[in-house]
Amino acid sequence: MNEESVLVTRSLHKDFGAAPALVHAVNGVDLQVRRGETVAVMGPSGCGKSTLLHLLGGLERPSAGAVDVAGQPFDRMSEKQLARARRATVGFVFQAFHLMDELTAVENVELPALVAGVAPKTARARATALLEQVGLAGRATFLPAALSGGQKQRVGVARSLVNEPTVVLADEPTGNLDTAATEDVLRLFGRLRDAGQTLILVTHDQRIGDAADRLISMRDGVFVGDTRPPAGREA
Ligand SMILES: Nc1ncnc2c1ncn2[C@@H]1O[C@H](COP(=O)(O)OP(=O)(O)OP(=O)(O)O)[C@@H](O)[C@H]1O
Repeated sequence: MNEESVLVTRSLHKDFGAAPALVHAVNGVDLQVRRGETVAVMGPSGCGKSTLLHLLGGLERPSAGAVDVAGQPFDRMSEKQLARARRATVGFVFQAFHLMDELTAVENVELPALVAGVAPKTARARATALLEQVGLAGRATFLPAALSGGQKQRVGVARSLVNEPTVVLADEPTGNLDTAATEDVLRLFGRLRDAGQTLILVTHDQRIGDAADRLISMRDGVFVGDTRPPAGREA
């Protein structure tokens, strides 16, 4: 593994189904992501973006090939080891937020820390600080139903950070948001990037692609482009 790389895949494959309906959703992906890089992954519907993200985050197992995150071999771990490694190294942001409806904003943010065994007081302090960072200090005790879409996503981003992950993986993070809320969330990702957070963003939003350090284009399960846009920060 390259010393600077915090995420590496080798010849990664994921198949679904069986012949004659076999789908090669991810069909041989070699990727190295450096610490602090913001990577956007774009491509047409069904090209394998979400599947790739799930493989990178250990939510799905590859059919073949390797995934290393922070030096941890996700593809070779037991379920128990993988769950622990995932909690410690990866934060997820979802298009549909995936917040727990019956928990307040701060309870949603602290939950992954509690699951990871962090003491309740510490977890609450971290969650409170993160809500402040995403501009929602005044909404800590609100239930998701009382938050706007953009606010929900900012809670989702705060939650993704609570275990200080090596990498944040976001699947269409602005896909459910209106223009103003999209701007808010884009600004938030910009701040995370400036703070040195490694980010991988699957998106249809060209603005996210343009703002990334690196833009990967996917088609039919493979990378067909991997560029650093001129506007992107030099790594
Ligand atoms: N659980 C599954 N079972 C069977 N086929 C699947 C499964 N998940 C994904 N696929 C197939 O794998 C391919 C890639 O799907 P994936 O969701 O990764 O694409 P995507 O690029 O994220 O699409 P979109 O932009 O529409 O979200 C598609 O052909 C899809 O139908």
